[in-house]
Amino acid sequence: MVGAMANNGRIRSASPVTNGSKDLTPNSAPASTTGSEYGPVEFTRDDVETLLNERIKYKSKFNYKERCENMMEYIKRLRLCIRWFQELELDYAFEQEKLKNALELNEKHCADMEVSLRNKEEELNMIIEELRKNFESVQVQLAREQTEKLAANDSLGKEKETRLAVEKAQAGLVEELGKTQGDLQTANQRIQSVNDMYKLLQEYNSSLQLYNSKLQGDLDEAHETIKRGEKERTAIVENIGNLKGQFSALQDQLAASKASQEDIMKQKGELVNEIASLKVELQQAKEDRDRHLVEVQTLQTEATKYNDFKDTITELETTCSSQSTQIQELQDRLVSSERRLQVSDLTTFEKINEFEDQKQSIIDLKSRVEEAELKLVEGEILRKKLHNTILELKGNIRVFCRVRPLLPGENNGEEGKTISYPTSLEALGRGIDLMQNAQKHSFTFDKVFLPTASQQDVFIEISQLVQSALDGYKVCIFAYGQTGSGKTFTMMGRPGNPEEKGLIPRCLEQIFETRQSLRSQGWKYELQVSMLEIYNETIRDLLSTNKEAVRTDNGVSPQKHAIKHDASGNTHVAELTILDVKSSREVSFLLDHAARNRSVGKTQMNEQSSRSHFVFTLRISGVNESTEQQVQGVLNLIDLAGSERLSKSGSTGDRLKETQAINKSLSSLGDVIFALAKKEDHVPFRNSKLTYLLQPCLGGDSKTLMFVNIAPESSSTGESLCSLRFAARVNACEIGTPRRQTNIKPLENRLSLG
Ligand SMILES: Nc1ncnc2c1ncn2[C@@H]1O[C@H](COP(=O)(O)OP(=O)(O)OP(=O)(O)O)[C@@H](O)[C@H]1O
Repeated sequence: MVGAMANNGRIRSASPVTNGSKDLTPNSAPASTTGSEYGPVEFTRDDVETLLNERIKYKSKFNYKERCENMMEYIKRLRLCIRWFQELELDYAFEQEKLKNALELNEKHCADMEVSLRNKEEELNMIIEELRKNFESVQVQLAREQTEKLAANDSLGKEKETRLAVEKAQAGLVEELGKTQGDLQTANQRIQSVNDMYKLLQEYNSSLQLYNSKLQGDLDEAHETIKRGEKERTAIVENIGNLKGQFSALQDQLAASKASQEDIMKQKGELVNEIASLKVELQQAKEDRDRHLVEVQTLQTEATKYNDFKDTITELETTCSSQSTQIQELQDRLVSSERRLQVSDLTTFEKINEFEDQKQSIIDLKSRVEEAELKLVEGEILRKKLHNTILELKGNIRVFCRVRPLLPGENNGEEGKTISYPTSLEALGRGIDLMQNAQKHSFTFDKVFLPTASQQDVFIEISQLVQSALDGYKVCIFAYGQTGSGKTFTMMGRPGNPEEKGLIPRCLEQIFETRQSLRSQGWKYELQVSMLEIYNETIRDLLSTNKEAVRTDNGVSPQKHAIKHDASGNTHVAELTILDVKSSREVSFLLDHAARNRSVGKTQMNEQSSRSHFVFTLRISGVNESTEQQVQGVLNLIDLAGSERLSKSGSTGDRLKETQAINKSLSSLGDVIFALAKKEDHVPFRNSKLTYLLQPCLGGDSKTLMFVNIAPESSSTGESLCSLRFAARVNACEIGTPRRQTNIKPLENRLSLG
């Protein structure tokens, strides 16, 4: 309200009446009057301010009546003002309502307007868009038309040039025509002159003819005269001569006339010819003229037409030029496409050729692979044959000697001459010389390994035998030698050092590798392992999980592992654990297990002396699915107990008993070998568990290799000599022909040593 007042300066009632603020002062207004009595009043801001700030002054402070009246008057005025305010407020509310309605209406109108404006805007936008598009298309068209115009201008220019050229040509033709017309006139003149000449000649000819006819007449007259003269001759003898002279003169004159007539005739012929040729020329010139005239007319007609159809021609030329451009482009594209096609044809052709070549080479390669496979199979068969022949030629029992290096604290005698190796050609790598009491003992074996030989060097030499086991042979490799000479090192190696792996782990690695590689040739192998020891003439199962069964207090297994040989030469050991193996790692694990179960003891010669014969047996059963071949091989790897003499071993008690048992079985081994070599009727296989167990291997059915291990120190010379002598006797033996076992038998029935 105050804002409204402030804005308006004055506050108005709905129906303004008189007055000013002065009328409303308490003094000017009657005491009993009310607002309604005063009628509608109008207040200004100042009035209201004055009314509100009014301080009533009293004559007497205690004239309450007066005070009361004044107060009443003041209150009345205040009421009046308040009512006015209320009315004004009502007015304002009404006005406000009206304004609100108007505002709403306006807002609605505005919203409608806004909507319609938006619609209009959209429409306009669309129109603008369309116009833009139109503008763009017009621009494009304009550009196109400008291009066309340019092209038309170009073509017009060209046309002008052409026209100029044509006009030039026309001018040239007109000139030529003028020339021709000049020529024609000249020709006409010449014709005229020739005609005149011809007339003259004709006249001359006619005159000549006249003259000739006259001469003829003269001649006739002369003849008549002659006749008359002859008639008169007789009469006129004296005039005859004259007449004869006259006659001859007349004759000469006639001849000359005739000659001139001929010349004239000749000239006439020439002239006739010339006239004829001139006529032809004239005709030609006429024809040329006519032709040129026709050409000129045609050109003039064409020029007229050309002018008439210039626009059409322009258009047509434009189209034509664009089409020719398109044609040119198309031709270019066609040419390039053709080129590409040619290139691709060439490439395709080359590729086809290449493909054919490759196909052919694949076929060739396939046939070569097939041939190679066939050759491989044949080669494999041949290899086996040759290998076995070689082994047979070498003898069934072969002996390798291995001298171990000196161990710390050992010596090789004075000047190191206890053991030496001959360097002669025939003994190189095969001979060994042992000095004892200044006496040299020389031995030759299939191979002598020097102390420097590594485990791998040794294994390479026996790997062929391992292959034989896979080929279905019984193979037996054993290490013989005194205690501490390196038998266990050779067979088992030193644990924890891969470089020093012994023959047994290396053999197994080779077998597993070969098994894998032979798969491609259709071979499938099953492998079974057993490990036992012969301790004090008792067989002990080293793979048994029952510890009690392996080791008892007195070292004797409670189980009786009875040995049996069947008719096929297979050995069965009762109650022996035989395990299927799939990898060399599995076998290593089993070897460790067996090594822990072995009977070892301390001797004077070895801290960890093997007090038993260790027999590792691998049964190999192979089937070839493609050739349906079946093989059963056996690989026996034996670490014999030390062969030292009792005195040397320093054994007493149990050790003595062990040594005695060892020696007994080893001497039995010797006995068997020598009996076989001598082909004795009785071979004492049963004299020891070892020989009885190895009977099929020693009995000529298998391939046997003996390692004789030698300790190099001088103190072992005696033992070494014994070992070498034993080995030399074995090496001299021939104990039969190895036989390959290829018959098919179920694997579970072959739980034996071979
Ligand atoms: N070629 C060699 N190279 C290095 N050390 C060897 C070699 N041969 C044997 N030895 C070592 O000589 C020692 C005796 O070897 P090993 O135990 O193999 O003899 P052994 O013939 O098996 O004896 P025993 O019959 O008493 O069991 C071992 O310490 C072994 O490591």
